[in-house]
Amino acid sequence: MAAYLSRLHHISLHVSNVDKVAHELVSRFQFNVFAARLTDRAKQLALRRGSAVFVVNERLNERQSRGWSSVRDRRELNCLYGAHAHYPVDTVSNVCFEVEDVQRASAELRDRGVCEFLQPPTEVTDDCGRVTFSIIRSPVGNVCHTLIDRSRYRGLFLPGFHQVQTDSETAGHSQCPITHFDHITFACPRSCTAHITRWYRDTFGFRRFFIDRNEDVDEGYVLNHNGIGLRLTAMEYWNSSESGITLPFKDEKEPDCKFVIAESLPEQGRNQVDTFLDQHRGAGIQHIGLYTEDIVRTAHTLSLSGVQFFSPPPAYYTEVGKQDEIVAAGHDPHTLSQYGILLDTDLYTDRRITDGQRYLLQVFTKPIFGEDTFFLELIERRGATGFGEGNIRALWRSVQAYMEKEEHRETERQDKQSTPS
Ligand SMILES: O=C(O)C(=O)Cc1ccc(O)cc1
Ligand SMILES: [Fe+2]
Repeated sequence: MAAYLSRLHHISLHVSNVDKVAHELVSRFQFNVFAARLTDRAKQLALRRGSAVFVVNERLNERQSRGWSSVRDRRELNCLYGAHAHYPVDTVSNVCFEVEDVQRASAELRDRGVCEFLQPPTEVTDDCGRVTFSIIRSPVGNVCHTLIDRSRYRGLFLPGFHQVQTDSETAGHSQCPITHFDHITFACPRSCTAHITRWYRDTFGFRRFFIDRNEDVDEGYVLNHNGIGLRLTAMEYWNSSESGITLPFKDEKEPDCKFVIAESLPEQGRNQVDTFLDQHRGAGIQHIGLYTEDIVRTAHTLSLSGVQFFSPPPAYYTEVGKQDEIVAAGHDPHTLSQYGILLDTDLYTDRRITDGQRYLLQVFTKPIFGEDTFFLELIERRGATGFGEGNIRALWRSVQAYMEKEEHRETERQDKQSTPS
């Protein structure tokens, strides 16, 4: 039996400069720091926007730390609730789920032999109660999952963290209505998808869902022409009550967690998934979709605070079909073009805007870290549950153009350095 998950609790980032990344999430993405943990060996900040919680972790090196002696100290002082392994570049690596009973879930997974444990069930307590957690490795690169039971904890976040007064200057919900994590997308090498989907099915009970009506159960959604070489496979998790996350649009429900696997296909040449795999030094979390109730207002707020978005070619907004689609959905092509927002009807349910009002809007940020790896996405769903083919193509092209420009810049920089003056 698969381990029963209650809900996604938080997502962890492991970075070389926690203050820099937290500042970016606060000043640009309007997250609020609400809890912190500082020890000799680690600095951990918890940030929130709606129910989307990031924990940003930095392991302090020996120079920064004030000295520790025993092995016991060393274990205790690492990033609590995260895996201890050092990673060479900034990375988003832990998706933490709440479970009802960590001991039982861990024992079941161990008995079935499908999981490698990075941390056996461990109890942490403070004045507000106790939590139990364990950590398992995912088959996706450096990704791991903390399973946590906080039902016996009354504190604000997790034991070991203290409350941080929230900065009231950040924009309120009305300017930046991000409510939760919509989906998490993995970048994976060739031929890994089947193994990953099987693992998530057997371990947690994730189920496949189809991005496109014509998608093959085994092949996934394959885009393999006109320069795009991509296999997308999506899976979703509903907890057993099937209550899901309530969306504002027509009281529709969304699953408790959605993963998308992006696998690069070789025929069309080197692409953005390959770039991620190179620069990230392996498979991992490529982007996270943040759900917003109003993408235009959110993109406006974030762009004023300095967030940069990918834009499709200007022709995207003037193509007759696309322009009609945007106007029919009640949006203004010029406004969407200001922020690079893409609009697509839900091809899988195939209910056109005019009769079903089913569409989705997406916009993608430039990479967040020093490398061309992880980025964020804003997504507003108007009844559409999947991902639009048009948006995927437009995103692919704009990321591809950006990466080619970056690589060209890097070659020029290297050429200049090697030319004697
Ligand atoms: O469209 C989305 O939001 C996805 O998550 C699908 C996707 C995944 C990876 C890419 O490099 C491009 C598109
Ligand atoms: Fe996405």
